Amino acid sequence: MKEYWTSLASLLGVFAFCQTIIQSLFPPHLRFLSLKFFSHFFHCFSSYCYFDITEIDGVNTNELYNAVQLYLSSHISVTGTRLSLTRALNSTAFTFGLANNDTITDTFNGVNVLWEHIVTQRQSQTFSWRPLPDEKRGFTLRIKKKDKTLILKSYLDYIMEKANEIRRKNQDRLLYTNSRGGSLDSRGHPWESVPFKHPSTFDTLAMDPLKKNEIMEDLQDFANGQGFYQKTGRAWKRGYLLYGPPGTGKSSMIAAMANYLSYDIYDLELTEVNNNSELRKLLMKTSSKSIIVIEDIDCSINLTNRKKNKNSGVSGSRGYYDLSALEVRGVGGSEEGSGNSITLSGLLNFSDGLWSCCGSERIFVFTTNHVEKLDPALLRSGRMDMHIFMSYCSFSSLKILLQNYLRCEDSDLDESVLKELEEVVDVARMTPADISEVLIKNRRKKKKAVIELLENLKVRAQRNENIGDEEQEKRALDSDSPRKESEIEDNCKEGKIEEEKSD
Ligand SMILES: Nc1ncnc2c1ncn2[C@@H]1O[C@H](COP(=O)(O)OP(=O)(O)OP(=O)(O)O)[C@@H](O)[C@H]1O
Ligand SMILES: [Mg+2]
Repeated sequence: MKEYWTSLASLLGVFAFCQTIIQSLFPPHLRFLSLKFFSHFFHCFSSYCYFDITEIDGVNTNELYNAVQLYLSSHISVTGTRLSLTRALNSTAFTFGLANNDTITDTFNGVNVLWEHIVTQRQSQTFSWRPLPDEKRGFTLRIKKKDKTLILKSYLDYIMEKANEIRRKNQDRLLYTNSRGGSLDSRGHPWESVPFKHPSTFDTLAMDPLKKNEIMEDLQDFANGQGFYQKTGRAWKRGYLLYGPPGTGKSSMIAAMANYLSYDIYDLELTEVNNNSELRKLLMKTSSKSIIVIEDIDCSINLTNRKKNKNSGVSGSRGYYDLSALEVRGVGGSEEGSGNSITLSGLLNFSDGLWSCCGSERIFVFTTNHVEKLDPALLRSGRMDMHIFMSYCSFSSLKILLQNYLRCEDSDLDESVLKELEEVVDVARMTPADISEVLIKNRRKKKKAVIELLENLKVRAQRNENIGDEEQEKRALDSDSPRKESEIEDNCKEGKIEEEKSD
């Protein structure tokens, strides 16, 4: 060991000596070249090799830089003496970092390596497609030449894996949005993020316990299913379609899914995306272990604006003839031939087609209040793996809400009250959101809350029954009267559409 340090010191001494000679002998314009030559010369004889990992690679952010920073932060928090400390906006976790030009050693599979963090001022920019940060940051990894082939790849893979693990464990999960449109930030990201702190969990979610368990198991199987997906040759992704009236918990379900699996959420606002290639870029910049959400898909995709592809005809052989023209409403997206449009086929291609394998362990969730308005292509089997109906509040859901808001168990309520609740809750067709409102209002007075809820449920149930009676009467009257020609025609059309759909 002593020998090693002596030889290193003498090598550095020689290098410093050469530097002095160069500075005194060579004119300034030749100094840089000669220094470069000598450093190259020394590197040839050095037993080390060096790898620079810069923060920005061309115009893109270097994922490896972020991973190394995170990985080292978990090491140096214990061992370092001089550290830079950061805390992201609204985040609860502190991140330790190496200060400028500081070094740290690490050991992997018995091999010692050295990391140095280098920060330099960026030279004034002449022209750039996007503004770059003022500082140029990077890590330099030093490994002995003889160990390079032995560990380099596995070490870097290990760092990436560890960094992801640390990110999930330490960092608050993130909610990303593309609300900035297609523009990129200074680090080349099209997504903006905020810490995701939604408190909804599967425990607080009011829905049928059996259905809930089924979804939880499905999610767990998916998260643990790397081997299965590899073996069966399927892309490691899963799609859920959540549908149901407003206020039945679709968004709460997404939050619960993210909290359950510790995944980030990408909230994709389709109206902010101008075309398919922008959509592809956005989706390519999503990370694994994430949920990509498109809320109210029926409002994002303009189903009324279908154009028929004349070339392929109605029964186009690949079946996506009509999807190519489903355009996105909003910014410049609805004009025919404007070029500024994204298509449902573009979207499905990413969630379903060849592009779906770019990135793994991702869940797609689409939500809608009007499942009947969706294109059959989206509902076709195999597209969305699970269709989940979020329904009005049932008795079992009601019990969960009573527990959530009032800490009220079955045993805390009179049997007669429980029975009454059970009798009216289904007929009342109140959403969990409506019921939550009533309970929150009186959350300090349990009894009052339950009584008021029961009254509300009874009023709604009565109203629904009246409406039901009226409708029945109307139908009876209609059936007595002769069918009008136009009505018959409408029914025929409906039949035709059904036929087309089944094709
Ligand atoms: N199933 C549920 N379990 C628990 N709370 C619920 C449920 N459904 C709704 N809520 C409550 O109602 C509020 C609104 O619910 P949420 O936003 O999840 O409904 P949604 O189905 O997404 O509605 P929309 O279709 O309007 O987007 C939530 O903040 C939550 O407190
Ligand atoms: Mg919602």
